[in-house]
Amino acid sequence: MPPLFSSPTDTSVNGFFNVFRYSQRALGLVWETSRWMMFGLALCTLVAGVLPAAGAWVGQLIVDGVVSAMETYRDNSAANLIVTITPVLELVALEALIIALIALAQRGLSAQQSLLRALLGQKVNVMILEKAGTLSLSQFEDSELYDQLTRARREASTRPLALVNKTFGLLQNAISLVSFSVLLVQFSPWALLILVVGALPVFISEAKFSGDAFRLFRRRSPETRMQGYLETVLAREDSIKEVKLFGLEPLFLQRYRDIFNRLFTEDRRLTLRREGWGFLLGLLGTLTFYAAYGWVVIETIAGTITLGQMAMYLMVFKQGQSALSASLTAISGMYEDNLYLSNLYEYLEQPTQQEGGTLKQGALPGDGLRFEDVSFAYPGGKQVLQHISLHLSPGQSLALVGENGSGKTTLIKLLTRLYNPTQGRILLDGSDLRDWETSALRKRVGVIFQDFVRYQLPVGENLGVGDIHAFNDEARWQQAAHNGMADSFIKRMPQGYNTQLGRWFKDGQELSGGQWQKIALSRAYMREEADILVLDEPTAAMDAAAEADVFTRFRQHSRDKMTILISHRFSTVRSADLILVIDQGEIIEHGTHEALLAINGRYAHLFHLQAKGYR
Ligand SMILES: Nc1ncnc2c1ncn2[C@@H]1O[C@H](COP(=O)(O)OP(=O)(O)OP(=O)(O)O)[C@@H](O)[C@H]1O
Repeated sequence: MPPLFSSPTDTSVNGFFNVFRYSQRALGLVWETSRWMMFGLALCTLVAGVLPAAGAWVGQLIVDGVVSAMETYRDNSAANLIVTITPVLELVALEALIIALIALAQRGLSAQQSLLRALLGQKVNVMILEKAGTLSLSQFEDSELYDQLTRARREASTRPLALVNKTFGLLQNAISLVSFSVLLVQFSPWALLILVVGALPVFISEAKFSGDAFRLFRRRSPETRMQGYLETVLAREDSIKEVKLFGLEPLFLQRYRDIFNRLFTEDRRLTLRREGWGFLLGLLGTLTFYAAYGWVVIETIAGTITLGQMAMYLMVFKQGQSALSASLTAISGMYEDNLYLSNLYEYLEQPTQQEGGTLKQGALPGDGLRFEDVSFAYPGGKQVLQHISLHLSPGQSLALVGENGSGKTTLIKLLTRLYNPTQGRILLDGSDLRDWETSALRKRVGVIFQDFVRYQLPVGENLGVGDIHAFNDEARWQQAAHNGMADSFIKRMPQGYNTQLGRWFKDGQELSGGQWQKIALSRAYMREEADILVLDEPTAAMDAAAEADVFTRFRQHSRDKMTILISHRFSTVRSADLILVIDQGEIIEHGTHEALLAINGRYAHLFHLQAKGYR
């Protein structure tokens, strides 16, 4: 059995208290979000905390006032009725005022809470997304971090407010409790002790089960993510085509159900245990209340206290008991919220990798690109690139050829500094990429990856993303679309450059694979300042005429630039100044098309194989 009090990292009783360290940060968040509402919450809390005891006290005065008025009236029927009952009626009015004020304070609390919920949810979501923007690609590919991000997004945006609400709720109940205690101690200090002892067991069981619930949530987040993934596959237009044709619905749906059933079994067990123990231990509280009830009744009959005092003590005991158990439940709830927040802050405090240096210009401008004995392995993976050396000068074109998985795209990821080499170095204009300022480096490079993004945005913006400084610049869109050969079909679309693309939003138009590729190509042309252009299989979905056109234009536009082309089509590769044949991460042949044919190696073999296919 897990220890009673434990945080994910600390299993001692200390860990239980340690876990409250995030309460302060949650309060800080609310403070930053809205100071006025924080003050408002504090004020309403104070009012809602103090007034119930005042109400109980006035209640006692009313009962005693009624009893004494009845006696006066019985003893002296000639007494002035108005004079006798006016003080009691005044007390009734005061009680009504107190109740109205409590209602006002509670409304104030709930209004501010719901406004804060929206503001705080937005703030935390923005924090999560901003952090996501600073993570490196390899951090994104780390499934543990991804789990943390998903958990944070799913839960943590509501938790800070929950924590703050509970903190204020606790404060309110604590104030009520103190004021009730002041009244109750006058009856007997023992009554106070009975009150506390009756509520403790429920609290301990709640705290234990909150910890269990959190550990369960944390442990199974991979399964929850799988569930989310299956939902996406089964209900998104980009996968539904294949799911339908292969008849995958029953299979995936069954898997989805199985995961749910497994999770639900655990949930049910925990819920039943939590509620069962809650009920049993709660009985203890009921028992103590009725014991105290009996005691107060006996004291009243014995004449030690008045009828009004009896009514007050019973009310105070009852309300004190519920305030105490609400406080203890709030504490164990805060413990649970803190555990969830610990996940949020663990994510937010992920170290971001050093984002490069400060160079805006290389030590040898015009030197071009050099790979010096570069090797690379993905985190936790085997070596993917080995001892790669190459030099590309401005105006030169390079083509990479190799089997699937040989490491071509990886080489581009290194060149764009999405990853750093594990060995060796890459130089641009004589300076290590790691010393370049990231934005200066990225400005120099225009890339389209095979898996470019099909943004569900208007056509123009789909081009504009290529250069955020010209995101809305229609003249630049048109120029880029012209270079990327997308202008002719864009002009035919219903709203031209403002036509929504994709099927997610109203009036969205879907494009063909080749048309999307032309959009991606045009996007690369948006980067006017880039002098390194990289095309990773840019024409795989295009027809032969379009492909030939693309390369004619590509050569025209990149005359003084460095170009890197990855392609499985030798017709597009053959004109490159330098062709590298990569096999299992190593360069096995290099040279021009003619030179490579002359050595009659792997390149020549693959070239002839493809040529034969066309004959
Ligand atoms: N993000 C990643 N994490 C771990 N391994 C990866 C990752 N991406 C690729 N790999 C592995 O690195 C190797 C090289 O992949 P890469 O994508 O560079 O090949 P490629 O030559 O571009 O292939 P293709 O012609 O199919 O596009 C493969 O064995 C692949 O499994």
